Amino acid sequence: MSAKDRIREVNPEFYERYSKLEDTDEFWEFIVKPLRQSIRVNTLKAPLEVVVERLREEFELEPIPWVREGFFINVDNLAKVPEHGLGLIFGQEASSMIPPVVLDPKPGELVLDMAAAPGSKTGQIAQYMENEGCIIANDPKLSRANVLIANLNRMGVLIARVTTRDGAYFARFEKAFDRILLDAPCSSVGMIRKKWRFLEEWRLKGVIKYMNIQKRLIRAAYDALKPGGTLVYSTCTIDPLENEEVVDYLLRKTDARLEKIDLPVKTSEPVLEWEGREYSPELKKALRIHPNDNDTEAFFIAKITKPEGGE
Ligand SMILES: C[S@@+](CC[C@H](N)C(=O)[O-])C[C@H]1O[C@@H](n2cnc3c(N)ncnc32)[C@H](O)[C@@H]1O
Repeated sequence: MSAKDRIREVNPEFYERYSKLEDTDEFWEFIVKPLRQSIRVNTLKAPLEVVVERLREEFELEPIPWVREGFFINVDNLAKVPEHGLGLIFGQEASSMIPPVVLDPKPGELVLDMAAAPGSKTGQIAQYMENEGCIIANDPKLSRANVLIANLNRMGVLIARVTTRDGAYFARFEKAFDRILLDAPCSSVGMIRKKWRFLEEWRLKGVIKYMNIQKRLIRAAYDALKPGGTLVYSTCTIDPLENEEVVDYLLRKTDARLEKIDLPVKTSEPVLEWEGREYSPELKKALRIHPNDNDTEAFFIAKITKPEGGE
């Protein structure tokens, strides 16, 4: 049975909705195909070249084109690799390394990671900040915040303060943060490649629930952003209501601007019309990544800036 037929059988509503985005055999195959293992080398603990040289004695590493520290690796169980336990490498999906690259944080800055657990992106942000400055790593789910703390410890992150608030809480710190990552809770279509249940459990009402949370969080993130600062909005899903709709909402409600993202990554066209809604042509600057574009998880990434002297 083809991937398309399996998907149609398991969740016909899912098939109906996303065949309006793309309906190639390749698209459906990569929605369900198991993911390649990838790692990020943690340069907070050792130089990149040293770790890569050591790993190459045992494994094949294929560089990920859009992140210097990222590699695909031929390993079945990362937990058995000593470098993993030591925090020298971190298992992180290749497309999920893009948002921190786009955020481009600098040493000494104040950064908010609004939905941070389990912390793969917080670790990457700390790496780019060279452990100088401060990251507020927030996640309201206590069990996930515990994993976040454990991961930050293992990665040797010294500049994070972990908080467990609803992300909207940070709106009160008006214009406080140099950079903010909102890697939003979402319907996780991109994660079907890891967990089949995301396909079985997908419902449109879940998409709408997430969209409302995302709009609330992106508005709060923008309030907390300094004029001249950068906000990156990302999800690992393909639904336009959780992606273009949310960013379009921010563009309509505030003076936010979108910046072009220039990375060596294949993308699909952002959606500018969906179910009778029209979105700003500015959204062409966002990255919409379908799983078949680069054989990764699906991702959506928008780089938003607040003008100097902005609201
Ligand atoms: C996509 S995951 C984040 C992944 C993380 N950034 C990483 O790279 O490891 C989304 C997170 O949002 C958190 N979350 C859910 N509701 C939230 C809210 N109201 N405010 C902030 N975070 C929330 C979830 O607990 C979940 O850990």
